[in-house]
Amino acid sequence: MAPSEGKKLNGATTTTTPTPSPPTQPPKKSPNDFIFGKVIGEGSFSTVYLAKDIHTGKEYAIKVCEKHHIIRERKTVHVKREKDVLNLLTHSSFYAARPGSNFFLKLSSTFQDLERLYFVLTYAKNGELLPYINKVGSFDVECTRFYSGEILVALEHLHRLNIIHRDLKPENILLDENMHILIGDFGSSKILNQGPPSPPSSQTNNTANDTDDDNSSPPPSSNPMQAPRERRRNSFVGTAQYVSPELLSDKTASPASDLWALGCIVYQMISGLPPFRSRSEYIIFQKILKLEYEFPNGFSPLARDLVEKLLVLDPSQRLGAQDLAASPRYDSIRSHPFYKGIDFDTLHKRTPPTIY
Ligand SMILES: O=C(O)C[C@H](Cc1nc2cc(Cl)cc(Cl)c2[nH]1)c1ccc(Cl)cc1
Repeated sequence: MAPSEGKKLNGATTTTTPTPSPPTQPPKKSPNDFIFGKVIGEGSFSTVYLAKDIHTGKEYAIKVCEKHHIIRERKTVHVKREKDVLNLLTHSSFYAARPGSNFFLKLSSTFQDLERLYFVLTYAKNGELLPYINKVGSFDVECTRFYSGEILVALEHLHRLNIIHRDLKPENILLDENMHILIGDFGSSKILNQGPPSPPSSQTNNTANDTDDDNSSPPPSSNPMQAPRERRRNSFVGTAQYVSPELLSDKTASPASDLWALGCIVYQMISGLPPFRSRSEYIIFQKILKLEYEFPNGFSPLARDLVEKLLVLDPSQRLGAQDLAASPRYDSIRSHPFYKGIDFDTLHKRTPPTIY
């Protein structure tokens, strides 16, 4: 900064170099900095709008939470957790260059007004993965290998930062303008042993151990087909199909809980439906706890073998559960025959296969 000319009382001039101010945060934004457009998503206690920054013209997805609703539903812990996780994923220099860091929504800013909190997030132009799986009824094997491969690389990144998503499902896997994945909705996530690990070392197999979280009811769904607000408050609020058995039996969750969800998602990509289904959520829980599911005829045998090795009741016995203690990658999943020929570390640079 140029030294400033100062004027002494006696008329002599002096030059002083102002002490550099500490690095400051950019000024807090406000709703007036944006033009709010259409609603692009609704969660249990948030509404997501497409918005345009009036200064830059850039488009964002702004997640708006009503403060009184957060307080009444006792969700302040979840909201604070979501902000902390999004900040970790957006700013963490830890492994910033790693391929997996591309596969997450980024947090541009947060601000609040009298009634609401605002998360200014990446706008995922191609929406949720779910309609693509439903629309085609089932991905072909090539699409399943590509997209479940991107999810695996994303989970390697997330778990290396000691974060568990805990609500991974096709609704929370979004797609950017180039059809690469952007994982969002960290309101149900858990930061293990406080934040990203120190530089690479042999990591113990983390499990969530803080007690400030209510694990008993599975996480809120971001499913816009959700029941109207008044019923939401009383009924079970999560989408049950992807919840791991350990989360249901109220034991501690671990990164392997996200591997269970990956198994459910691979099954759904191939067959068009999740493995544990029922009109009743209670029945879904029973089926999960009893591992009661089956494969439709014609299910790819290699995909079946992978799913059978992920949908294991004991989290520690799931394929990959032991990998991150000794490696930054889920090597035993990467080396499964289903992924033969996939180069996981360049997926984010590849043109995704066309979903027909
Ligand atoms: O400006 C910041 O970053 C800090 C605030 C802190 C904060 N204010 C809150 C008010 C309520 Cl009612 C609930 C939560 Cl969790 C609250 N968290 C804040 C604002 C917006 C968002 Cl999205 C998150 C946190």
